[in-house]
Amino acid sequence: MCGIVGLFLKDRALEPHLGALLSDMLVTMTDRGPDSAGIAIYGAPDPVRAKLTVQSPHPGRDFENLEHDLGAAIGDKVEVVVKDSHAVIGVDPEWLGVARAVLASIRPDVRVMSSGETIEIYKETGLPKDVVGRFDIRAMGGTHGIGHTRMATESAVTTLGAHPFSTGADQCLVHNGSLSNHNNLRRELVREGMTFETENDSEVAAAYLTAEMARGKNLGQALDGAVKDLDGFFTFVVGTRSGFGVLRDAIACKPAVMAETDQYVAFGSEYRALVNLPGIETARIWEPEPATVYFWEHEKAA
Ligand SMILES: NC(=O)CC[C@H](N)C(=O)O
Repeated sequence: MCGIVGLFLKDRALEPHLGALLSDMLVTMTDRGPDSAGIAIYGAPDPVRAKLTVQSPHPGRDFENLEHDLGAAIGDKVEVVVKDSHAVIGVDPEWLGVARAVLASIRPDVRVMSSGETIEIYKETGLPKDVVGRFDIRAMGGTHGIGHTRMATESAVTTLGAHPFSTGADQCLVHNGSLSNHNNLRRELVREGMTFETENDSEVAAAYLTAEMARGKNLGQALDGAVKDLDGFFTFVVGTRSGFGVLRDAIACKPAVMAETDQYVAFGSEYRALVNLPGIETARIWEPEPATVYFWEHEKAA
């Protein structure tokens, strides 16, 4: 099992409601995966701030004075907004890489959930209702977002093993299924310089797409490659700064349903995730075809 939801907004009037809509969709999928839950939200880009979303098992200790300590270490202003076990660190885009390296040395227990201009990822063990509540996801606005509730198959039930996985700036992937060639692929990607946080198969799929996009492919082209290079079962929903993609393997035994209106494109593992979306009664509803790439992009941010 595992439950996936995704929402890509076309109508800006819905943007303030993204977090609430996605939260409700994800909670509907709770019985598909009780182990952990997570949500990626793509917000409005801020031209002067990039952000790292980080997690700590000891948030009180690690986040206290973090703004001061990190700012002093990199010699530039940083902003830290703490949300329960996560914190969003705002930093000048030029200092993002340095801030990440410094963070690893001054707060070794802190883990990076995502980095980029627009993405924030919140994920923890536990049920969707508790995870969306802890991080106040319902109050968040944004342009698109992806959620996942996990029933673990390939790696431990931990915060880092929760989906979405993010292996590149403003990129994320969620997965329902299990890959059969992830160990070989991981070794190849490590040889190319990628690093991994977990033994999870889905993290390998995320890193594969990151590596393909680093070679110059767009998300749609990278997903085309995944059909050929990834073995096993998968329904993937993936996000980039401006894009939203869906891909199922050639057998497509993991469920998926999509809906599109003038206002949004929505994904659910099951139709019940979509029933409360505005205008769903008149939406175009379909089951994504096996081995077929579906891909949308916000022109304004392309
Ligand atoms: N049940 C699933 O679809 C699991 C997804 C993935 N293989 C994981 O272990 O996280």
